Amino acid sequence: MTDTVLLLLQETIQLAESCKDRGNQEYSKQNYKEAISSYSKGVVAIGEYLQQHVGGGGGVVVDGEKEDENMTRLKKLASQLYCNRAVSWLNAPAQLKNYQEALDDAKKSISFDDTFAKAYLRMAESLIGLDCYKEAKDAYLQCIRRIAVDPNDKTANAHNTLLTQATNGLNNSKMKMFYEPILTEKPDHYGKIELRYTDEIRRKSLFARCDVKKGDVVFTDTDLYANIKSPSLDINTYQRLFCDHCMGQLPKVSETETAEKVVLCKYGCTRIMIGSNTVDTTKYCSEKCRDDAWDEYHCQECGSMSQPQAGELDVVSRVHGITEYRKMVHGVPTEASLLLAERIIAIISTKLKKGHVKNCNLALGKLQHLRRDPLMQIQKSFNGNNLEELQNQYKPLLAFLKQSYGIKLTSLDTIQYKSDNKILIEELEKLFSNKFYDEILGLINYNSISTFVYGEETVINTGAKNKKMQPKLRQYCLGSALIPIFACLNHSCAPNIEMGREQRDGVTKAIAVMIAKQDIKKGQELLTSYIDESNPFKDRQSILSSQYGFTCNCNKCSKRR
Ligand SMILES: C[S@@+](CC[C@H](N)C(=O)[O-])C[C@H]1O[C@@H](n2cnc3c(N)ncnc32)[C@H](O)[C@@H]1O
Repeated sequence: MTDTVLLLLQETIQLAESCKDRGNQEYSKQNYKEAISSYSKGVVAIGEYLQQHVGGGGGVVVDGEKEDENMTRLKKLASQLYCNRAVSWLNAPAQLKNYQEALDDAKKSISFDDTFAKAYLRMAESLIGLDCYKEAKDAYLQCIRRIAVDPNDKTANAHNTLLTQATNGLNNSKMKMFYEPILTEKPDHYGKIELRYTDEIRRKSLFARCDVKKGDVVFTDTDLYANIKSPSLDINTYQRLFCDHCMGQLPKVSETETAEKVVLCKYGCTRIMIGSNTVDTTKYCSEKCRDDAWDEYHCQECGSMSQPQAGELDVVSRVHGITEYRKMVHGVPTEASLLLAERIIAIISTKLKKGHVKNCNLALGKLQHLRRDPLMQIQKSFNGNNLEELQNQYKPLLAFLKQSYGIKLTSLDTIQYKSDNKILIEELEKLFSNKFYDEILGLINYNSISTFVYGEETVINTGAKNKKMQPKLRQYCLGSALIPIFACLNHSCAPNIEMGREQRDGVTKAIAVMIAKQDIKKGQELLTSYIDESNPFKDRQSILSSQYGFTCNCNKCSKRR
């Protein structure tokens, strides 16, 4: 390299440095257009130098060491300039934002320095913007790998910030890979919402994809994993029957055509609720509900003693773990969330048995990504049962379920498997473990909704001697349900969306219709209230922390109102 070329190289470095500094200043003032223009000047200067003296084969080496040092600096600078321009495209306001330009810049940045972790972060963020979630996931992973092996000269703080951003981004891309197909499949239901992973405390949350006016429907969620306490529990009070599958209302008991409108289990089974002494026929609102229920879980729950028919699932048919358990074990749970846990176990075991899925996790379907932290480990009491009691209740259920899979049982603790399918055995082991059950309880605790109906209750007013019995409206818990997208909503004590009243005050069909309580801007987080938000600050904090495991920092709570 001649002295002139070396001088030119050093001048180029100086120019590029000053373009970078100026760009950074403009960027920090959110003047993205100016920042982009400044970074562009820098990359143009470097490009021209390389074109003339390296790409064109120009330089003659006079001082190898100096050239290496300067060239390394030049390449690093080029990488930083492209990376900074990428983040400017990403953060610019809508009219300037350009994910494709950002992606191209991030790739160029990497081509100059493939150890630069931040460039992979920008590449991943651009890919998220372009809806390429799988590619984004790979880029986040590359970024994390680079942070780990090559922390460069970053301060511990900068290093940690980058790691947090990349980890959150990785979770975001994984989550989007799962949820985006669900949301885009039903634009009439979910067209106004998007899901994003925020941070490790709030995790995922729903956001508005467009402006929404007060009173408008924000989204509708129809999928349901539910179990009702008993189809006709307290029938005299409700004057209603409910479909055992979709929780929809069946005709009033007094209506003459009731019998024709109610579809019974094909095998005429009964649901046994030992706790409340109820023995009741399983009822559905339609043949579709009956058949769907059978395919998904009822083949495992059905208590009918009739002979199996052609085409029925082998083994599972007529050895109904849950029913056997209900009949034989004293003190089975009747609490709504434990019944829902039973149903989910039945759904998973049916899918595994039929070979529809490879493992328990996949069998959870749309519930897979919901918060599933173990419950018994962190909460000493769960709905009035202590941990030991609950585990003792679960043990026999597992034993009966194992039996229904042809797993030979010598005692409650010693088991022998008959099946040759190793993977199935492993998954059944997992499914029938206390740990998995605990996670299902967590899933229900953190994400389910109780469905209520109003019914008349006769109460005696003891206040005055001559007062007679007076009927009073009371709210009854019909059962528990998991509604997958609805369960992604985070809480605020000053919520901006709420469930449509017709679903809350009387179940017509188990479907969540979420309505805007106020005008909502595109990009705003959608928040509902998990509790009665009119409660005093301290009571709200206490319920949220003991039941949902978080401290609310919403606007209302931060003012301790
Ligand atoms: C129904 S889930 C909501 C979706 C949840 N963010 C997720 O990623 O699965 C309820 C859980 O979300 C979290 N959460 C909801 N609202 C929150 C808030 N305002 N602050 C912190 N965490 C919250 C808590 O962990 C809570 O148990």
